[in-house]
Amino acid sequence: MLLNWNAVQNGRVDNNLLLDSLIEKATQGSTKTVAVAAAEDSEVIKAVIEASERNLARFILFGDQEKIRTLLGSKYKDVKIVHADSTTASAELAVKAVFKKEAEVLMKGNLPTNIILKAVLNKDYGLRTGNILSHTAVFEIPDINRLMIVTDAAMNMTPNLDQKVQIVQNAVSIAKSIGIALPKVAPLAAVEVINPAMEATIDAAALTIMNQRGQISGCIIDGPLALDNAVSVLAAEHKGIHSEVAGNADILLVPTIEAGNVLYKSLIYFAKAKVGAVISGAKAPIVLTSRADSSESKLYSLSLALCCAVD
Ligand SMILES: CCCC(=O)SCCNC(=O)CCNC(=O)[C@H](O)C(C)(C)COP(=O)(O)OP(=O)(O)OC[C@H]1O[C@@H](n2cnc3c(N)ncnc32)[C@H](O)[C@@H]1OP(=O)(O)O
Repeated sequence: MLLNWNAVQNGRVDNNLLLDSLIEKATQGSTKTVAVAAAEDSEVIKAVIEASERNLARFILFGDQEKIRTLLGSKYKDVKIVHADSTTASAELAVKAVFKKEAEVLMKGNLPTNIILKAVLNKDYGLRTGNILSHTAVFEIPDINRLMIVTDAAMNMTPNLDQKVQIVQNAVSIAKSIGIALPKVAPLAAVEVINPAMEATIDAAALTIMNQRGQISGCIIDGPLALDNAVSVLAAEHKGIHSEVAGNADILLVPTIEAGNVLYKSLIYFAKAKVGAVISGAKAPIVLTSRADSSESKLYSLSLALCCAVD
């Protein structure tokens, strides 16, 4: 069952089908082409087939032609495949296809994240814009009545304050594109008070003031917050923290890639969350999930990227 997109008000619906609404929204724009790097993977091909059957997008699949053909089966012999001898070559070719505007979305298949990102950052044919590129993951978590966004779990390793500002701005645009009009942002740390020995707390406080003084707009930021008081009103009240964000955060800004990656995978493996994730800030959205993520997550990520791609 698909949720009516118009029923998603401010991203706060008590419904476990929220990521499904992204699929519906993605079908509403013009049909776009997706370049998939290293498509030779069963979960990637399942997502491609599901997306094709729902008329979500067209695909150009880069990688090992024989393996891709076998995974696709005879029913999908019209899908365009471009052979590449290695994962690095398939990343380069897929990025070049987006650079040349033969595709509007890039998708990571069965290859390490750093290989595709290095091609994306290539000075000659890459997809740089001059802004920071960052990873934004949208989670549907059982028993949580809203979508939760985590950034950056996959690209920026130890972002400085300036980079965190752009990571927040990228996540805020994604939040808006999925219907969260004024996202609440919690810069996470291990504590809720400023400790000069913990850089995450200083950056969080700076981001909060920058937001209050209009240097970062389109969202409400309050931090530092620890994870419990960012997402639980009870935990926030227990510690005497009162703010619009405490307990109600939509966007969790993590201090490092390790914190983000562990949170991302904990939500999936321990909390049985569903995820859709993209890299934004580039010339085109990039579908970027873990290679071990399910075809369902890849389909949600694809839908999220299609929602963000320019018509
Ligand atoms: C969550 C599910 C999926 C996963 O589990 S993913 C697994 C974890 N992720 C990863 O392993 C990837 C982590 N990141 C990286 O490996 C690297 O940062 C990355 C993205 C490959 C870049 O590496 P390098 O090419 O060595 O980077 P570098 O620092 O030497 O910079 C080269 C040029 O690129 C630029 N750059 C790097 N990161 C950027 C960014 N985020 N946005 C915009 N520009 C960026 C950098 O400024 C530099 O530019 P220039 O050449 O000086 O003009």
